[in-house]
Amino acid sequence: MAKHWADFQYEIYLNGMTGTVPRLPTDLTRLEELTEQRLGPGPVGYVAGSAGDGSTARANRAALQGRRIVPRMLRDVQERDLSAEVLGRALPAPLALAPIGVLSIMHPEAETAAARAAAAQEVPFVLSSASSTPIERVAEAMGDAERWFQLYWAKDREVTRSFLNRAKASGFSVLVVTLDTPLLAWRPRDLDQAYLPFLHGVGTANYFSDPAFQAGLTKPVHEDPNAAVLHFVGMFADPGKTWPDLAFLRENWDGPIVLKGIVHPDDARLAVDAGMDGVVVSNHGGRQVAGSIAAADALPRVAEAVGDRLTVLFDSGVRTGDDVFKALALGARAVLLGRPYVYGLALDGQAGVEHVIRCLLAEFDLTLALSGHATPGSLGPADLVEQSV
Ligand SMILES: Cc1cc2nc3c(=O)[nH]c(=O)nc-3n(C[C@H](O)[C@H](O)[C@H](O)COP(=O)(O)O)c2cc1C
Ligand SMILES: O=C(O)C(=O)c1ccccc1
Repeated sequence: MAKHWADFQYEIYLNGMTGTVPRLPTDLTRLEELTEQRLGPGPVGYVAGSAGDGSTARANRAALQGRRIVPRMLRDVQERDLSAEVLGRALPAPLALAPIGVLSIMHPEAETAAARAAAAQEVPFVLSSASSTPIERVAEAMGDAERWFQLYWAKDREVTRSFLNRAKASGFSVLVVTLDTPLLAWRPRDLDQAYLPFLHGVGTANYFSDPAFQAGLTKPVHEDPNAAVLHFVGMFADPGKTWPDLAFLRENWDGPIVLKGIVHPDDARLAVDAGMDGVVVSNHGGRQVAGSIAAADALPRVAEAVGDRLTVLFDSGVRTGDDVFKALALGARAVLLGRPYVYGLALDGQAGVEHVIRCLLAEFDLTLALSGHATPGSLGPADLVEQSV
């Protein structure tokens, strides 16, 4: 049975009859400012900050806002079904939570709370390699709910192999390989605070708990944590990797593999050649290449280049239900939600993340209906016009 996401709207009004209003705003674009007031400058700068002067993050928003929906009338939108088949999985909506590292700087329950929220709402949770909670503990918190694993592809092959095995053993079904972060970009908000969570041993849980990682240390982590941090910094990413290296991942992962951070159509074609199953069109929320193409501008070109050969997912700048509509109309099969869920977590733990998911999907459901669509499958470029804002 299709989930009725828009019922959340009615539920909120009904609660109002007993004087209850939502604990967090229902306009999700307001969450960033509230989080800025709540968290310390280090953590909030880390989440809200971007590369360079922040222009790429702004461009992500502008590219979505510059496309406007052209609603159609009298098309029977009474019974709607938001479900989507994504990478062979039947999802109740075209949405997953994006991989976000170091969530313990946002809330003490960190990834566990976010993963529980995703499970409760039946939205896949993509766990970051750089999580503050180990793979196995996140899996325990999720029961048999849909979970995907994001790989930061380490220099050390054995660590990568071990991560893949741990993720498989813990029931993670899809591998999301992030390619746009072989180095951390110039991020002034973090630099000005001299704030990098990993140097304080936050976001290293999967590494410090890993036998292959531990094998590279001369002393156990607890005896020499600084040496462990330095070892992590040296092997965390590998700027020397090239396309043929993907064969190693293909050999060591049985399920779907998705490359995250693709914005050039030729790279999407190379992903097809490498036997990949999907791409995430993303510029990492504007946190990596300052001045890069906005993710929503890259999306139609990538979608056109790959046709049906790859599953195209999208993130970077999604804040509202109409953003989800626009991303799907531009060629995405589903979207990943980034910062807004982290703000929900920071402000109200698991309940905050559930609030964010429910608001986003209720608004998307209503946008779909009011624009004349009963399913996401009927969206296409003809539902949008380009218009400067
Ligand atoms: C605080 C923070 C940490 C992130 N950590 C990761 C990560 O560990 N792995 C990854 O692939 N992407 C990471 N991302 C990028 C997100 O997966 C996603 O691409 C981005 O948040 C989308 O942009 P938006 O949040 O502006 O919508 C991170 C983003 C933020 C804001
Ligand atoms: O901060 C990020 O954007 C990010 O992707 C990251 C990089 C290294 C570790 C954790 C997250």
